[in-house]
Amino acid sequence: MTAFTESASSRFVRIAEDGRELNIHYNDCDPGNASETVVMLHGSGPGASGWANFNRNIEPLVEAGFRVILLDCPGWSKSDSIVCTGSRSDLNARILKGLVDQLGLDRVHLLGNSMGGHSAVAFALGHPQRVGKLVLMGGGTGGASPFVPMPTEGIKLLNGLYREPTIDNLKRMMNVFVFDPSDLTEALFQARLDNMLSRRDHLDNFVASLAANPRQFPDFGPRLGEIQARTLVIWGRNDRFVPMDVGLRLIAGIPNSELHVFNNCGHWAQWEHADTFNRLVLDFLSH
Ligand SMILES: O=C(O)/C=C/C(=O)/C=C/C=C(\O)C(=O)O
Repeated sequence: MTAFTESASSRFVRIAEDGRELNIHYNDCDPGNASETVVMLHGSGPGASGWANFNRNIEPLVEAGFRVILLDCPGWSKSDSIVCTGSRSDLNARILKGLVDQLGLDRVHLLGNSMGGHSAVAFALGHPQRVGKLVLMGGGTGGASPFVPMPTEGIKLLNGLYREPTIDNLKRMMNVFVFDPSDLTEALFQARLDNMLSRRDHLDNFVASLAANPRQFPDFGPRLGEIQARTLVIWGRNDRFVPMDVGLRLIAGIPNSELHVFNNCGHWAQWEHADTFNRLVLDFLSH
């Protein structure tokens, strides 16, 4: 099977949101005969995109017969920019609903990273009949950690990078992002910096959104018991952005859930432990 590329799988869709038509970008890795679809939702870091977050995870799922869709949320990558003054998790869930409706997908599995996890939970709460299984990685509900000072050191660095998008601030953030920064290459830093600087409007609008509403990701804790979808929660024990106790809160709240913790792993389990992560997700989605 030929590997999908970002440019060959790149698509746009127009989705109505609060009186506007947003141009929303996504990548569609469709092997052509898939009976099930996984939508991957990226995190909220500057320069993030579906492709940047999940490029190590697409191929194994496609080879196993899944259609993989990577949604770029409004405010990231090639999607239109937006100032979000309410719940960003719910905004992303509305955009996801628009996308699956337009693609005619009745039911999808969701794999969300950090903000993407919060957004997957918002979608599952709003449209339970449209969700197959959930994979929540380093996110799934907002709210404070009872154990770790918040905002966490990672989120402080992330917000600082939005305000001052320099290579030094990017390296400072990425250094605590992963457990072992020696895996981060100059090429990765440069690609991420280019992504960030190509859309200054996204950076400015993220800062404006935070000023208007510092709680972009509401705490869905009290509603987690409503989620009926089977849920796999994945966390890095060394996550310095969204601490591991949030994962424990998720499995305490979601009835049909299980947790896998990677040791020696930061906020990017899907990248740092890609092979094991892919096997875990594939096994979970296939049985
Ligand atoms: O503040 C939160 O709860 C969520 C934070 C994130 O979503 C951070 C994610 C960062 C990335 O995944 C990235 O690639 O930058």
